[in-house]
Amino acid sequence: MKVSVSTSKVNGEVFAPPSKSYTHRAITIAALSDDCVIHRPLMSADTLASIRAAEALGASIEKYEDRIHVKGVNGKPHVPNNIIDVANSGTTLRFMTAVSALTNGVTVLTGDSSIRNRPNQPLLDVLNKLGVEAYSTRGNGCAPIVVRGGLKGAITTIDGSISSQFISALLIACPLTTQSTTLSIKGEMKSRPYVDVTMELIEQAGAEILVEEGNTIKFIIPANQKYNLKEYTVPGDFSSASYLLAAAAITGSTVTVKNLFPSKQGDIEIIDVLERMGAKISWDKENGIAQITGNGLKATIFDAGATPDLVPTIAVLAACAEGTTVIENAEHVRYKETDRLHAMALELTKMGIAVKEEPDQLIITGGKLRGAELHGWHDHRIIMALTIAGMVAGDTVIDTAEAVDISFPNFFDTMKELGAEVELI
Ligand SMILES: O=C(O)C1=C[C@@H](OP(=O)(O)O)[C@@H](O)[C@H](O)C1
Ligand SMILES: C=C(OP(=O)(O)O)C(=O)O
Repeated sequence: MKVSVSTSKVNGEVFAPPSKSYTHRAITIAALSDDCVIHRPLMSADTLASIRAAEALGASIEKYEDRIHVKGVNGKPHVPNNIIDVANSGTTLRFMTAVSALTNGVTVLTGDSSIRNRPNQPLLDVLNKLGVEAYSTRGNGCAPIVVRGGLKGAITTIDGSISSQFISALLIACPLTTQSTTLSIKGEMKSRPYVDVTMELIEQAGAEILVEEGNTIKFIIPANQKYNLKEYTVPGDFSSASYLLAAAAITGSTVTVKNLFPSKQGDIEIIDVLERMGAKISWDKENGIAQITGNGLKATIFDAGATPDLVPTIAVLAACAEGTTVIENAEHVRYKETDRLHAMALELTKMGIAVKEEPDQLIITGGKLRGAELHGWHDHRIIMALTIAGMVAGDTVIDTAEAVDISFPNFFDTMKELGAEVELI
């Protein structure tokens, strides 16, 4: 499916969709608990992959309009009857690889062609040190992955520079083993806020993990714990909201986004970045309402270490800003659904913008965006970011537009509701 975008402005009030990251964690931890109701979960292609995987590992899940009811396995996941297909969801692959290490049999996990090219070796290496036999069938660290359960605790180390999801996955599984675990992080820990989100849900479910900060971050995970998540309400998603707010910022419009309460999501940083770049933005934290008016943007320096998912949004803001923006510390952004540094560099170049791609940076000089035929790379964040760029450029067509289902299924309807001229063709 393609989306055609014409020059347009946005105006009005919309709700941010529920958080994808919180929803994945709520599903996974509820599946390891006894009985839990999750209110306002995100129902998207990626979170449905987590629901299917949780069911394959023994949970039973009933879906209602605004909630799901999870009857979990009480710490003892079952050996699946079939392979687990995580489709496009990296979070599901990493989390369920660790959860399947708690079974007493063999699990095979795989997914679509993007998932089968994303790295997992650091997670597999640690699982092997924790008594599990875990390997990639092709020996390249990518799915298909085979896991023979038997997770035990130990003192071990993991590289933090590729994906925080390896760490989150281990933090979720290790409290349920019979020996304690100490996990030290080697190198810079990228995407740290996502680990804080994981810790928040683990604590809400009644388990305990101690963190030692310092030159080396250490997680100390006591053994023989239980999860008991009973009820959980998913907050709004700041990564998804970033496209709505940025659309107003680059088109000189005013938009109000509701359901944006404070939480541990790193992508809350979008509020500060927009302000720094010159947008007029206010955030009423108590009522969860952000309001923005676009006002001419200026370049900035953006460190993507903690917030990789904001990179496509910031790249478009940079393309519309006066001056040269540097997006730095962003190598891990190459290991997503697609290599997002390369994808954004190529597509913005097609729109007439000067972009320099470095191994861990994008250097973008703002200019006049022109309409073009763009590739969406089957990547929800690339498509949403290019859609808002198209609203400035006009005459823009983006392919693989159906991929917005991954995290924001009603993205185009929401944009239309705000007055954006977008048509699916
Ligand atoms: O744990 C999570 O929910 C996520 C962690 C981040 O990935 P990395 O830790 O691989 O950077 C982020 O990019 C992804 O969209 C969601
Ligand atoms: C990278 C993402 O998700 P995942 O790693 O779960 O595929 C994302 O949503 O941008």
